[in-house]
Formats: sequence, structure tokens, C-alpha cells
Amino acid sequence: MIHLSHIHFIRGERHILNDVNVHINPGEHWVLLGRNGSGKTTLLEMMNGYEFPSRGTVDVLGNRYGQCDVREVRKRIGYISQSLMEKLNLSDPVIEVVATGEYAYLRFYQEIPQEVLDRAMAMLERVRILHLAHQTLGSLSQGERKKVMLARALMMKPSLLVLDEPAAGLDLYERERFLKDVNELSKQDITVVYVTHHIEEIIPLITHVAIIEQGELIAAGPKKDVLTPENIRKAFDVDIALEWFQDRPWIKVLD
Ligand SMILES: Nc1ncnc2c1ncn2[C@@H]1O[C@H](COP(=O)(O)OP(=O)(O)OP(=O)(O)O)[C@@H](O)[C@H]1O
Repeated sequence: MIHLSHIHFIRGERHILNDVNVHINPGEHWVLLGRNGSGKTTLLEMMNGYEFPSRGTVDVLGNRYGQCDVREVRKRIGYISQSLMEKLNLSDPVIEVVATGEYAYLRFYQEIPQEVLDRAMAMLERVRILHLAHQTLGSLSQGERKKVMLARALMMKPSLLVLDEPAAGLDLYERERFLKDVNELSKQDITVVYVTHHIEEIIPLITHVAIIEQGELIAAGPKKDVLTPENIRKAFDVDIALEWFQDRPWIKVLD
């Protein structure tokens, strides 16, 4: 499904990624966990073909980057990131913002086909914000905007959904509502790759975790094997105790 093999990413004097290996198989859903600046977004950009490694190979959905048309592969990848959010127009109605996901456009300059609008409405219903369809994007709360992004990404029926810190800036209520919608993706044939700094965002949907620190993988594999206090201390330099509750990890910071 996704194979990042012996990835090095060097810019100037800096070795930003150092021999990173991540192999994501069908049916798995991964979290990439790590501190600010550890290299998580750079890895996502490689999965999307926006960055290329200095050394190593990237295979996504059966295509080796450098030997395929990346734009065709991207049509099968939904991407939710703050930088995409910033490109959307706050004065556009929510229904149009979602409908643009069908073509990966940022805006429509012609009439939107009725069948596309109908699908956009169905996506809004799925994330429980159908009642907001005709409001402008700018009038929505941060949590509602994240749901719009999710509905938009699902429009093109992606095989892979990449989420870069989607819950950043959400309060507890909004975060949990958003995570509930992400968790329901388990009912669909979509592989999820989710980047975060926050261990409590590792919802039951997630099967595997990769922890990255200063461009190197500390651990990667099934979540319960990887999320140990030792690995978390290595990544975040904080001593913690970890408890599983309702298939989610919760941490307590120790003195
Ligand atoms: N094209 C580039 N040229 C130079 N430096 C880069 C480039 N891309 C990333 N970096 C640097 O590599 C490091 C890793 O960046 P990256 O955005 O991948 O980290 P991150 O783990 O996603 O961080 P955060 O959690 O803060 O978003 C950062 O120090 C960043 O400045």
C-alpha cells in the first residue's frame, strides 16, 4: 500500500530524515507521532509526492514515485492539512467547498453538476453537518471547518486519507466529535495516515504507530507494542505512565 524504504532527506547541512522505513499494508491505519520539527510533515509530503527523498524509494498504491505520474496517484489520496485549509475561500458556501473535492479544485468557476451537489450533501450528512450546507465556510467553528475538510476529502473516494494534525486548535468537545467521524472510516475501504503530537488522539481505528524523533524512527509497528513509556520518553523526553482505556492510550506525566 505504502512503502517508504531507506528514506533520507538532506537539505544543506541538515539530515532531516535519516534512513526511515515505513511499510503500511492494506487494512492498517497508522499514526505518525513525534515532536515539533521531527520530520512528520516531510514524510507526509513524500507520500503525496510533493517532496522527493534525497535517497530511498517511495511506493504509494502500487506506484513508485519517479517512475509514474504523481498527479494520477494524488487523485486517490485525500489530504487534510492546515495549508490546504488556508487556500480555501472563507466566503464560499460549505456545499461548494465540499463539492470542489470531487475534482480537487480549490473553487468552481462554472455551474456545479447536480449529481456532484447531491454527493456533497451526502458527505455533509455523513459528518453530521448537513444543516450547515448553505452557510459560508468562514461562519463555521474550527471544528466544523475540519469536518468540512473531511467531507471534501471523501468526495473523490480516496484509497488513502492523509491527515496532518487535523485536531490542532480544537477544544475537547470539537476534537472528540471530529475524531468520532474519523473513527467511523473503519467501515470503509480507506487507509488512514494521521500525524499528531498528541497520544490521546490515537483512536481505536488506528492499528499501528510510528514514532519519529529528529528524523529517525524510534519504533514502528502495532500500536500496543510501540506505545511504551520507554519509547515515549525517547521521543518527547518526558517520563510518563500509560494506560489503555476503551482502546485509546492515555498518559500521566510523572515527576
Ligand atoms: N524543504 C526543506 N528545506 C529545509 N528544511 C526543511 C525542509 N522541509 C522541512 N525542513 C525542516 O525539517 C524539519 C522537519 O520538518 P517537518 O515539518 O517535517 O516536522 P514536523 O514533525 O511535521 O513538525 P511539526 O510537528 O512542528 O509540524 C524542520 O526543522 C523543518 O524546518
